[in-house]
Amino acid sequence: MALTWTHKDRGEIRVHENLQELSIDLVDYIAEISEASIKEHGAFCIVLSGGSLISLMGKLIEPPYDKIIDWAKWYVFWADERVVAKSHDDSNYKLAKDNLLSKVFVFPRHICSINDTVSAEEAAAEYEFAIRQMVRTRTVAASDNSDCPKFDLILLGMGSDGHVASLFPNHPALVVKDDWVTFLTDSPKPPPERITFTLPVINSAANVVVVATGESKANAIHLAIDDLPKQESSLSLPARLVHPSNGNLIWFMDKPAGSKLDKV
Ligand SMILES: O=C1O[C@H](COP(=O)(O)O)[C@@H](O)[C@H](O)[C@H]1O
Repeated sequence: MALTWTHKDRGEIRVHENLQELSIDLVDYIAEISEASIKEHGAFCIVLSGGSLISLMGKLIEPPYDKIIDWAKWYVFWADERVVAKSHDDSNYKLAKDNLLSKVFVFPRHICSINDTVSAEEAAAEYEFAIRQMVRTRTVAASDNSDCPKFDLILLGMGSDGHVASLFPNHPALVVKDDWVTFLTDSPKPPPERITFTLPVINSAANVVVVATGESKANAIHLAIDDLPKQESSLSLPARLVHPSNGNLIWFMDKPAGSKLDKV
């Protein structure tokens, strides 16, 4: 059984016995937010990440989820993307397409991916423009308290350095406030060219989930969640800056990733 508690300002924390249990809890949660969002405004705007997250979502293509989810109402976005061809193994789009989107009934026109034929800077600008259009037509909700979209659910992975989306420790992209999407040409983790949602967009979502598994993430999880001495800068740990201003934050992890949490 998962160990679950709510931290006074870091959201809800769920430490699972194993990956199987985590994966079931994660897809149950996605199905629940999908249903609630569709009931509330007729669509589900979900933001994916790359990495290990996608395999943990694998049960979505199995019964009962494949049948109970109203896939035709899904609109799919990415929190970050590597600026490579969509057929490239580094592409977050390809990862989601091969393992999830090609196996369910999401309309291709509801999938909002980047233009992979232009520079990182142009891809970021085009992606932001496309999302602005969708906010204008109210496919994506607008935030009540910021000039940002309010996605129904943003799913983030976390690297062992504490990066989320393509927001890396001490990188200038972390402090971008005026753009929804920014770009990098010097990502510390390859490939170097990427686009990413900025923190204001992540923190304007209705629901944000951070998923982390494995012992290599235990220290970053501790630094992201536990109470720390004031002098420790959160710029060195992007995951600590995930703090939805008017939404829910849930951390899904397995035991090894949660092993350094004060409470564990
Ligand atoms: O490079 C990236 O890494 C993170 C974390 O990946 P993981 O395999 O350690 O879970 C991922 O969330 C992000 O989307 C991706 O571009």
